[in-house]
Amino acid sequence: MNLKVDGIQVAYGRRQIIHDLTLPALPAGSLVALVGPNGAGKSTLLRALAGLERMRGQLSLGGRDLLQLNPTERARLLAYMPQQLPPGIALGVLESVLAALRVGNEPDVLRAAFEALARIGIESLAEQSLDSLSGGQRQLVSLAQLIARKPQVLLLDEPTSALDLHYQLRVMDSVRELVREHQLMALAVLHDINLAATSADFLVVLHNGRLYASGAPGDILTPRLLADVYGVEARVERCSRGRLQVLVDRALTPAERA
Ligand SMILES: Nc1ncnc2c1ncn2[C@@H]1O[C@H](COP(=O)(O)OP(=O)(O)OP(=O)(O)O)[C@@H](O)[C@H]1O
Repeated sequence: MNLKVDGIQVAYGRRQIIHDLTLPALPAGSLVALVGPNGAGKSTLLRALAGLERMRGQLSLGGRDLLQLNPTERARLLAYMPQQLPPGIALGVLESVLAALRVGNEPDVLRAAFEALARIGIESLAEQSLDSLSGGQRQLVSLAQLIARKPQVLLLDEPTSALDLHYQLRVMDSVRELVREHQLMALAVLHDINLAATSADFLVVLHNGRLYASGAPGDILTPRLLADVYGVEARVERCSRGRLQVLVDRALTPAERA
């Protein structure tokens, strides 16, 4: 089931943020990293796809026009994880994942909630209260809530921003496994270009609200792209295990960027 994003435009008032954006069809079973500098429009795009910002253009999943669906139907197919969990929720971790499944305590629902916690390695937190968790732990719970629902498309806004090195990799591995196993799709905003390069099947690079490049990380990541998009002098190399590695040497001066 391909996700098609065609001619998308999003504006805040009169200010156009996403300019006529068309992406190549994003296939089921893939993890796509949405990358680009601050202010490029990544969160705006994700929120628009989730139905949280008004947009123009076409959006379809497996040939089904998503813009014709009501918000509940759309949210069942496309689930969105914001950058931060709303603060101060006095709910247990397992309860919160169950609540995300929007049903009671039946055994299979309980199993789905536990499986989601176990998939990202936080089943030991199940009995804790959400408001007793650290920022990173709350981010993990937020992801477990989404994983438990197994929507066709997971829209993840910086899902690893509060995580330590172990969980950054674990989360991205878990999401990749999940989308492959169930033929779902994940579109994740990531700032860490190395994490994006090693974990994603495809990169979508946004710059000034426009598509700069898209494709497999090994095909599109070049020093030229990193200079143009991020304003850094960098090398793209492969480590001894064959993994792509971006090595940033320095920030370009304003004159060099002009
Ligand atoms: N609610 C809003 N109202 C008006 N302008 C907004 C709003 N949200 C974002 N913007 C503007 O839209 C542009 C794109 O912001 P967005 O948050 O989508 O970028 P981003 O690529 O996700 O950036 P970052 O990496 O810094 O999170 C920015 O110039 C921002 O100021």
